[in-house]
Amino acid sequence: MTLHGLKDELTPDAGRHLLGVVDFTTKSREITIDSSCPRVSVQLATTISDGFSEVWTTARPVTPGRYGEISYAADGEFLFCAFHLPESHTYADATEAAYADALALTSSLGYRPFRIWHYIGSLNDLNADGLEVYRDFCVGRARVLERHGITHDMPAATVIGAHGGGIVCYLLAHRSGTQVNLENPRQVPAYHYPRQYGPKAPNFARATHLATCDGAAFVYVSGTAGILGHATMHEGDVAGQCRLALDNIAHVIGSGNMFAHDIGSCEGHALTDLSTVKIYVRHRADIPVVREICDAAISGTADVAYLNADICRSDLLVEVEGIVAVRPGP
Ligand SMILES: O=C(O)C1=C[C@@H](O)[C@H](O)C=C1
Ligand SMILES: CC(=O)C(=O)O
Repeated sequence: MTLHGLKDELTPDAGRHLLGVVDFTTKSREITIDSSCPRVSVQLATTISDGFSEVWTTARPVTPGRYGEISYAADGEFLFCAFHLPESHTYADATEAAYADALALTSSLGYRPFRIWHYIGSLNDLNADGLEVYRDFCVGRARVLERHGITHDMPAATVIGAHGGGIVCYLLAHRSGTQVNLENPRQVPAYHYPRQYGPKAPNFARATHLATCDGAAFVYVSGTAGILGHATMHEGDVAGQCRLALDNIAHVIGSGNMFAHDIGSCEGHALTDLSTVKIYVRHRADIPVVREICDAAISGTADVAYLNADICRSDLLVEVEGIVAVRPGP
C-alpha cells in the first residue's frame, strides 16, 4: 500500500489498485464508493485549481463495502475507511457513534489503524453548548477510546479545520505489519495534555512507524505544531512556529528517537526524507513565509501541499504532517 501522491489524476500505476481517494476540493460532498473504493471530499481548497486528490493504492485487488455509516475498501492486508458527519450544533455524540463503528469495523476484520485524519468545519468556533468544536470532537473520541481501554496506543493522527462540511474522518489500517507508535521526548504526549486544553485530552501518537508484511516501511508523522512540552511557543510568530514544528518532526524521525523506540536498525531520517507533506496555515497571507521556510527544509522532490486551514488551538498558526518512505514496497 502506498500513497500514489497528491495528484490531479486518479490513474494508478500499472498493477496497482485504488484503495481510497481523498479529494481536497471546494465543497463538501457525501462519500461515494465508485469503481472499487471510497471517494471522500474534504472542503479545504479555495479554488478548483488549488484542489488535488490524495490517492492511496495497493498491489492487491480491493473489495469495497459499507458498515453502518462507514465506507471502506480492503485488500486483505490494508484497509481504508471513512465517515462523514454532517454539520451539527454539537459533535460529541455523533463522533462517539461513528468512531465506535470505525473501530468495530477494523477490529472485526482483523485490521489495526496506523494513521487517522480528521477535517472538521468551524474547528475553533463554539458549539451550541459554548464548547470549542475541536474540544467537543475530543470528548466524543475519548468516550469511545476509554470504553475500548485505549489510553496510550492510538496511532499518528491529524485534526485540522475544514472550510465547512461537518466532520470528515478517514483512516488506514493493516493486518500483519509491525507497528510502533512514536512519541517526541520534547513534547508531552497528547493523551497527557492538562485540562486547560479541553475536558478530554486528544489521543494520538507523534508518529507511527509501520513495517509492512511486504517488506516496505514508512513513518507517518502526525500533524505537528510549534509546541514544546504542552505549551504553544512563538505566539503570533508564524515563522517561529513553523521552524519549531519542523524541528519537532526532525526529532521524531531522527536516529535518537528511532533508537529510543527500538526500531529496526535505528537508522534515523531527516526532513529531506519526507516524501509527502501537507502544510496547514491558518492565515492565507502567511503561506509565502511558511513556504519559504518549508521549501528550504524539505526535498524538492517531495509532494507538498499548502492549505489554508484552522488549527486545533486558536494560538497555533501552522501545522505540518508528512510521510517518510523508509523502504519502498513492491
Ligand atoms: O487531536 C488530534 O488527534 C490531533 C490534533 C493536532 O494536534 C494534530 O493535528 C494532530 C492530532
Ligand atoms: C495541538 C497540536 O498540534 C498538538 O497537540 O500537537
